Amino acid sequence: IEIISTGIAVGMAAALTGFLASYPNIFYYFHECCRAEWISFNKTGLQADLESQLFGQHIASRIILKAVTGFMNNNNPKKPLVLSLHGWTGTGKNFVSQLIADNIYKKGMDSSFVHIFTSELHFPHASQIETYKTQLQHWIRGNVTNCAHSMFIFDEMDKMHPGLIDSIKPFVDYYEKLDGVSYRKAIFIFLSNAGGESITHTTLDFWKTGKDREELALKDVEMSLSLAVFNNKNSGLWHTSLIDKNLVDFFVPFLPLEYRHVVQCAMAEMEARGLPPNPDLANQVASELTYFPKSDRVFSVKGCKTIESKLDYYL
Ligand SMILES: Nc1ncnc2c1ncn2[C@@H]1O[C@H](COP(=O)(O)OP(=O)(O)OP(=O)(O)O)[C@@H](O)[C@H]1O
Repeated sequence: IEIISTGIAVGMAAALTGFLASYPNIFYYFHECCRAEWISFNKTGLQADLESQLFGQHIASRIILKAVTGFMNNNNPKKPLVLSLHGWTGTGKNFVSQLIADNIYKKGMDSSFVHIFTSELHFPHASQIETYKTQLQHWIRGNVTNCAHSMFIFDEMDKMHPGLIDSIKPFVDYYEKLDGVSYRKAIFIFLSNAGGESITHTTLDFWKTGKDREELALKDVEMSLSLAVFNNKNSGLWHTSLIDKNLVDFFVPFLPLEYRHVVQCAMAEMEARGLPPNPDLANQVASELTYFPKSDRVFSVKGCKTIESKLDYYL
């Protein structure tokens, strides 16, 4: 019996190998790999997601759609795409990275070609900076060798050691190849709260004029953002070679969220859970949050961050 079952197993394995050799695409169909079946940019999808799911971020929405579309439609980019997203906590920086990933990789954030680093989790000890540098460079090189269309997200960039930021520089520069590897099709996304306060000041001043928030333009926040990021020794990005050499393609400001956006987040969360829309509940959840400045109570202190748990409480 043992001989027969071993024979059957060997036979099946041989048949499977033969089958995969004849129909290799079947293998790629089931197993994620660096091919168009798994990686292809959906501009319409990204546009629709940004319009319907990202609330209160008209400036970020526009820049991201243009930047990602331009890059993904260019067959011969001269450097990887580098986006630096800035803003107050809970305003959608991680969320937007997810929307980008969803519209490039079939498996979205679960794709093995999307890599997330968080300063405090992956690089916690300043004393081990040299080890982190080697590991990080090794990781980036290995993954881009495996798939040119890799995406690297660095969260809490403002808490990252400037030396470590500098170690990324060769990969995001204009080199055609480094040790035989081209990094030009990769995407790097940096997330940070640096500049969040100055973006908030500008948005508050604008709010006080009584104008429509949508009229706030990139040029209105650009100056305060760049001053806060580049001239602030605590911003992490301060005086790094990424800034000095102009290697960041787009600085993207995220505006602080107002009460009405928090209501939208609560409604979206209900929909995501398959619950019937309940504006009263959404208002109740939104009014539980804290708003600032104290005098006007305009912006949510935590953005949309605690909506999920607040909703759990009421359900
Ligand atoms: N502008 C927004 N539109 C829609 N949903 C949002 C928005 N901002 C935040 N959210 C919701 O709140 C959750 C938390 O937001 P997210 O993690 O993107 O914030 P963040 O800006 O990255 O914050 P932090 O700086 O603290 O990391 C998201 O998963 C999303 O569900």
